[in-house]
Amino acid sequence: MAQRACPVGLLATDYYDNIHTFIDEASEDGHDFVASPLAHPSFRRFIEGTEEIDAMNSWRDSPVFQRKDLIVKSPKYSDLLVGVLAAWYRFDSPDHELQLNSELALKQELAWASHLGLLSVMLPVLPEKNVTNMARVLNNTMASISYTQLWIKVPVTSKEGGESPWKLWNRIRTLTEHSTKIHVALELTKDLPDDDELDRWLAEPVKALIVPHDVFVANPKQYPVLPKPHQDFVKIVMDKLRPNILVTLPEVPSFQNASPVTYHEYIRFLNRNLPELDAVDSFAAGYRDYLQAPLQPLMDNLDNSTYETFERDPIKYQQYEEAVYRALLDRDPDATKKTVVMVVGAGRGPLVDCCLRASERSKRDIHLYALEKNPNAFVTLQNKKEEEWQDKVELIFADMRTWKPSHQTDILVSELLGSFGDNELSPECLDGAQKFLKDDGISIPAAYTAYCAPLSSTKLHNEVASYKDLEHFETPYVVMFQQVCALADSKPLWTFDHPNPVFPCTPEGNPVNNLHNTRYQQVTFDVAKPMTMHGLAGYFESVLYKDVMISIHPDTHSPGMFSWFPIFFPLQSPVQVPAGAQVVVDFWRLSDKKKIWYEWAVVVKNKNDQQDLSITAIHNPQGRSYWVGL
Ligand SMILES: C[S@@+](CC[C@H](N)C(=O)[O-])C[C@H]1O[C@@H](n2cnc3c(N)ncnc32)[C@H](O)[C@@H]1O
Repeated sequence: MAQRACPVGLLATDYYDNIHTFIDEASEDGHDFVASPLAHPSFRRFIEGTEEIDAMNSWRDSPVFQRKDLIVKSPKYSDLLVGVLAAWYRFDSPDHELQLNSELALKQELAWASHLGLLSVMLPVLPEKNVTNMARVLNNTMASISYTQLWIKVPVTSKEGGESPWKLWNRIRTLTEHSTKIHVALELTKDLPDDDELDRWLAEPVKALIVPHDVFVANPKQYPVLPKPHQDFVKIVMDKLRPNILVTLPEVPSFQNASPVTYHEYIRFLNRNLPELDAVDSFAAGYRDYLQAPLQPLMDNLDNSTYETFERDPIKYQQYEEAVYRALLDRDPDATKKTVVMVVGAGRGPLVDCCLRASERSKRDIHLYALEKNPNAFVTLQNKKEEEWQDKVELIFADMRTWKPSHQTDILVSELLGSFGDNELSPECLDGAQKFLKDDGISIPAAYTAYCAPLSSTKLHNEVASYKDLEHFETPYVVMFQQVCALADSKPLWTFDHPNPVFPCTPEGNPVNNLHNTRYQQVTFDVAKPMTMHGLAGYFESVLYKDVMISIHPDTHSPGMFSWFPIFFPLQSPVQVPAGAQVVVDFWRLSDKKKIWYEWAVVVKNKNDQQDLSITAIHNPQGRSYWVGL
């Protein structure tokens, strides 16, 4: 559970003469950090013109804090401190002086925070409508800050008649080019918006969740607790985003047993009581939002640790065993013959074990072959034959596309699936292998379908952008999604069936070319809420045999199966999708003699008049950035 703990901090809402005492007390009470204003309100005197004009000019020319202007005067405790910037900044003010002074003072405060080595500062100001000048100021000021990160305080609900806070934030992040230095400090309010509106924040860089004292209510014993909807949202955010939780205290205790300790103990209680990690979550803990290049098991040879990792999946092999078991019963209902079973791409042998167990369980006699092209995995297969299988299994070292069998098989078992189904070239490999399947033979899997959904994720976008090149924006990644939000439910793109009924063959039974394995599909998604789209999520669903399935599609995910994470196809430039718009996705699977690759493009349309609102380039034309070798 330790890795799921969120730091809990206290917001100093007053201006303390001795902030160090406040921090000491907060730490003694069990808080992990304190957020405190850096500057004293007296710092405002320049801005309000109460100082001589000369003094103001000299401040503007060389901004130096005087001791009396500062709450945080030294770097002592800077590891426990989040600096809160002045609340009087008005970057959108029609008063040019105030606008200008806000910018200069922000620069001064940020420079001080950076000098102190603060990890984070919070800007408690969000203009009600016009955020454009604020964004320019942030571009200008954050450029020179190398270490300190900025949190912008954003409430979850808008003021009466005001703009949606998410829209304001979305504008700021777009205007600041999705800066990785700017994050959200999301402030809970007494009323919460609907779930869709809240879910959007799960795709945003929420570094802090502010829980003000006035959203707490008293439980029967007069301790502070959160109302149920707030509790649920806090738990989801804790689970998915692991933010810093920042509690504000009332000036006078609101309930009999409300004290700094009882507030943070309650927050920690919620944190401790997150749902237990299931098998998938525990396995995925280290992989959340971590971009991995998809495997190329055809072109490359997988290493031992890769086999070892996916072999830990209990569900995949259980489903395969069930599929082979049912196929054996159907193939030989009276248990009168010997069924030939061939595992192609046997790896280190777990599917061979599945077939042996299925044979034993069904009491059906089998003649079992195991074929593999990875010379290193083949050594493990030989060890297993020597030590366990002996004459129950015949081993073949070959590439299934070119091996010439002496006789054909009843059941062909393979697992060559990637997160998008066909992206590890299962179709191409099985085209070659199906010549050793009898005309009425059974392929396990029988089919697999690729799905996609438009996805919002600032985190994933920033991860890809950090490479600073086009190639990475035209590459799909296998990734365990965490800070993401889908704009709509996923839709199927295409299916591959095995055995493949028809394709032009050479006299040796090999495909003449690979054109039958190319695909093109256009899918349209209706989007209810305004969102920023950063890419596409990809999933697969596979029919192993009849109703025995494996799936990583969110709606049908095989419970407990962790062999595959979803796949993410990024967009080079995020696109804005207004409420009620349509996202039209064009996806291609293309091929030449040496490789296959995907191309993808997005058009956002106005649903009513079908006008184009934005269009991306076609990503990865001709497989220039990413391809899978045949
Ligand atoms: C994803 S692994 C699955 C291994 C094993 N069947 C399992 O489920 O644990 C795919 C295996 O197929 C092998 N493979 C891929 N293409 C092949 C080909 N054309 N001929 C033979 N083996 C192939 C790879 O080397 C790898 O061992």
